[in-house]
Amino acid sequence: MRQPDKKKRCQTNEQQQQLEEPCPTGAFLQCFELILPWLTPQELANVSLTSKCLYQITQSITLRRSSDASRSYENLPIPFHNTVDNHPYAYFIYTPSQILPAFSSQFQCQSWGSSFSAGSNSVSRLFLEPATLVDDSGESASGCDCERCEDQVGCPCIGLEGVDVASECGLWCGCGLECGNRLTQRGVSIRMKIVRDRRKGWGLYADQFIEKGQFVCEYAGELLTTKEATSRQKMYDELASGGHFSCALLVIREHLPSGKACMRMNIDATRIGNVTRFINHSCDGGNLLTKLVRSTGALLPHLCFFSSRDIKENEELTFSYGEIRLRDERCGENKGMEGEAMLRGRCP
Ligand SMILES: C[S@@+](CC[C@H](N)C(=O)[O-])C[C@H]1O[C@@H](n2cnc3c(N)ncnc32)[C@H](O)[C@@H]1O
Repeated sequence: MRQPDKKKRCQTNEQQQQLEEPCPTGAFLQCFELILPWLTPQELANVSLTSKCLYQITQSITLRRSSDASRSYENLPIPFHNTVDNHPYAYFIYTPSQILPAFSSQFQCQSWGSSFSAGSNSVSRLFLEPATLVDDSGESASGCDCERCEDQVGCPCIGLEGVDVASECGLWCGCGLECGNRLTQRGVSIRMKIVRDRRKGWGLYADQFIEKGQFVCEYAGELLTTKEATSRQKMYDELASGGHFSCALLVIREHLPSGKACMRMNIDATRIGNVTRFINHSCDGGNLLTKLVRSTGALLPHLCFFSSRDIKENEELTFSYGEIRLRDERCGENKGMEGEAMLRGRCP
């Protein structure tokens, strides 16, 4: 039988010793609990090898991460479920609403899985409204002063822009977040889960029955200029050619009422996004539809998902990515919703 060489034996003893060191308590433990949640999965895995105690702490962080992808930014936890391989969760930076690049550069990392942070991430969604319209005098466009915005006749913020773009009360309206005409501003109010599939990777699933027409979630991520989106797409294409990379860069074109011009929005949820970044493509249109929703006074609309039919509990939530380059590979023939929304597939 081969004997391990002396050097190897020494290293093994040293590692053994580290693994058996007593666990820190009190302030030390608190320090670890505060610092470790900032680490990436790879960094966390490296730390977990250094001592038995750190292994235990990293395990509990992993458990907390997999129990809520939203890091308490949403009203309900959105857990990961994986029975096909050993990925406990997907790593990305969470934002409950779209953000401008000026803010996204501040998000280099985010604490996730701390035992101290539960619930403390709840932020006012109104606060996240990125850019507002101003009138000729440079003042912010004013909102409504309704007593009951649900009243379809009375509130000027309802249905301002016809059927293509829905409108809601905005930052300068007198009503609060509980107003019935702020449906998409309160975040996730439907139970969902993120389930791993061997072929598609992660996917978003309903964890309750969803009635036709219900608001599901906003597509949140970084708002990019077309130049930046084109450059990122090129980078994602290169990364994807190496395999095992999925991007979530969505391009939306809003046709202006004149029909002569169109506004293009690029939302990238690849690095910073919310749970909608897990919605997979469906060749038959899926069970979700997209709608642009603009708050009164806001410059840019938000892209929101609504259920296009009744959805059963445990059903996967999908929509048509539209004009995707891998359409032929996934769907056979062209069944995309040409030009309405485009989410590049595996960025080939
Ligand atoms: C926005 S992400 C969706 C979440 C992704 N499955 C993940 O694991 O992060 C888009 C990527 O998911 C995969 N995908 C989406 N729909 C698919 C489908 N119908 N079949 C296979 N893969 C799909 C592709 O890799 C695509 O680039």
